[in-house]
Amino acid sequence: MARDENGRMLICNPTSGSGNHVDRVVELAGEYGLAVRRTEGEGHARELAREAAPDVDLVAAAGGDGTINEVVNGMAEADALEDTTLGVVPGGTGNNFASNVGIEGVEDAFEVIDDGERRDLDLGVTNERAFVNSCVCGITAEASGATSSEEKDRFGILAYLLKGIEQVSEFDALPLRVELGGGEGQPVRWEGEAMFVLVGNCRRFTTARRAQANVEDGEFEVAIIERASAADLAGEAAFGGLFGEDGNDAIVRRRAPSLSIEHREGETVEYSLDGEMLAAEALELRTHAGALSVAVGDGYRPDPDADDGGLGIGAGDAR
Ligand SMILES: Nc1ncnc2c1ncn2[C@@H]1O[C@H](COP(=O)(O)OP(=O)(O)OP(=O)(O)O)[C@@H](O)[C@H]1O
Repeated sequence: MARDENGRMLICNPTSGSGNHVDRVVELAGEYGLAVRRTEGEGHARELAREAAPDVDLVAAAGGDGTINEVVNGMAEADALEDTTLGVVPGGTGNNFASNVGIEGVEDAFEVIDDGERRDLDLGVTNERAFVNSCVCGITAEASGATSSEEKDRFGILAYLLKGIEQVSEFDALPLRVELGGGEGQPVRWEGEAMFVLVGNCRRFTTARRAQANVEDGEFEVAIIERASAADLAGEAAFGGLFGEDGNDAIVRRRAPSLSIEHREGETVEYSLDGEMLAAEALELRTHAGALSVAVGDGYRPDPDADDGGLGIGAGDAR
């Protein structure tokens, strides 16, 4: 198929969230001229994106963060990131990435796909897979599976951490070596017993409902949660203390464009990349600055900490 500069494709996960977004999404896709493909199971969104991305101008993902993750991986595998924009239609439970890029709902998503601003956002890359929002080390597949939609909706990725702590009476911390590097100066090495290592690309780890990180700075926001007793961390109030504004001794926060995480005794550790599980003994992570073109909503602010809201007028990196 020849490349169609105006071609737009929508990949819809009919099982994301409660699934009640699907009819409206398909209807709007028809109105806006997007061809629709429905996923049939794990890995299918990735496959569809890989096939479609080289031939179209935009690939939209309708679903939750897991669907977006698969679509982006498919685009990357097709080597199509330079020429193809990602559109985001929120249809999942948490829709963390969608809200971080200013998409306010299904109707808004199609308007943004049609003529919203295009920004070049950082992409997180690991050994074998890319991620848009976060990579979390220490969440088990069991904890991920046992987390309810309601909990995910309320706490986002932190819901998995709460569940992980709930599931064990005395949580076994992981003997890890974390090396942060890639920036100016010497790499920083941390060794110890960690319960979780949280690596945010488009999201940071606070209790705020909206927890967007600067995703155009070429850096991750890294939080290492050091060993603490399960009793100290259990419950929402303790979590508020841990991730709240006042900081906490059990948490080490750093920014870095790249890092490695390794189990000191060579055991396999489970990771959650945008909510999708991956197991590895050692993981290398780095940001690909500005590698992912995304159609963003009016409410998107590149720098959430800037006084002007980070409008970045004249920044010249929109496309
Ligand atoms: N047709 C299908 N049937 C069953 N599972 C599917 C299907 N298509 C995709 N999946 C699975 O859906 C998962 C992705 O779900 P997604 O993250 O989009 O929704 P969610 O979990 O409801 O939302 P969120 O991530 O926002 O909490 C992937 O693990 C994928 O394997």
